[in-house]
Amino acid sequence: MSLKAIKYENHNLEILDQLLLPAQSKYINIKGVEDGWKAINKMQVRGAPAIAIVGCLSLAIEIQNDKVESKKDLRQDIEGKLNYLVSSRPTAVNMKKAADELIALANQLYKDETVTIDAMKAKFISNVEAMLENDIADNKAIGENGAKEILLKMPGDSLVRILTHCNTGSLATAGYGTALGVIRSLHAMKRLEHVYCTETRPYNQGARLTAYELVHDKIPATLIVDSMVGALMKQRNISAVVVGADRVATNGDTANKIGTYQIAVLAKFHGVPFYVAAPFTSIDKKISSGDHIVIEERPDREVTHVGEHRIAAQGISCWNPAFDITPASLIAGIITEKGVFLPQQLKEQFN
Ligand SMILES: CSC[C@@H](O)[C@@H](O)C(=O)COP(=O)(O)O
Repeated sequence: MSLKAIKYENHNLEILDQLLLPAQSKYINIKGVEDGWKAINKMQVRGAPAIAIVGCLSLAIEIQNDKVESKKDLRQDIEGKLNYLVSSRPTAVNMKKAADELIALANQLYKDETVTIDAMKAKFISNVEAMLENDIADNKAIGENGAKEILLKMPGDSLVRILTHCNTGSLATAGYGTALGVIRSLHAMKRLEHVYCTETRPYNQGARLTAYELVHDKIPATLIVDSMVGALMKQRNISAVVVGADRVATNGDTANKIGTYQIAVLAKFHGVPFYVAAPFTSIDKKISSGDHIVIEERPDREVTHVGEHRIAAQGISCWNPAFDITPASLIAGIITEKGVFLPQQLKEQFN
């Protein structure tokens, strides 16, 4: 059985609290936008697609129970709350894109006089609910496209060794995952020899979440700390690196978990192809390069502590950017649900 980070049934939303994993599997109930905002901001749910889905579902729940009496108030409510949800974490584009699309939908339903307030609510909610299924379908296509691309470059039936960073699996999406989806597909095709996952300091998404998913799915895997990537590439003949994305600019520059950039530099040095796996919902067609991406900075405590345990000397100051930008020139391909693109081919997808 695959892991489910988001459970949504009969207008009831529960998320697996990722702050407690892997020690505890506990679901928490999200009753509305305020709960959604807090869960995203505290990183009880994280990963670009999952952030958008949980944010939008938290609003769908609120609208289901909302007593607003006019379409005008409903439209205003939707816009205000979506913009509030976007402010929960700034780097991943998925929530912002979903908000823009849903605001446009609300405007259109508001203007259409044949649509009643109940029909407006129902249409809005069903659009949000579709995000869950669409995301899983997209991830499966990404998995297949990515596996084929990587295998194209391998001789005969040889097996591959993949390195990944952060968590891009079922816990970061509606299910299956993006970069971890590619790994799942390679494993299903019996072409994966081994996967290496980084610990992903400071929040340890790799050690806590990716390792948990890999063990759960019985995929052959080894955990390394972030500073071992150079040694790994030198000694263990890595076939490809596959990571996810929080925002991809139209020139292919990619924001992803802090540490991604240094892995891409090392991959270039060692001649290992470096891939970004991401759905089109993670591509920001409004920005031409990574220079326009806002990088979230998180509290010092994530650096000074592991869980409740302080590891850093008292009094030291910290810098804790949650993401970095990998320049397009270091990326061999962007694996999407629509195919694999060279970074320079992305722009034409939006013409
Ligand atoms: C499919 S998840 C893609 C990205 O969101 C992922 O690689 C990542 O960087 C997650 O960062 P996080 O800070 O855990 O939300």
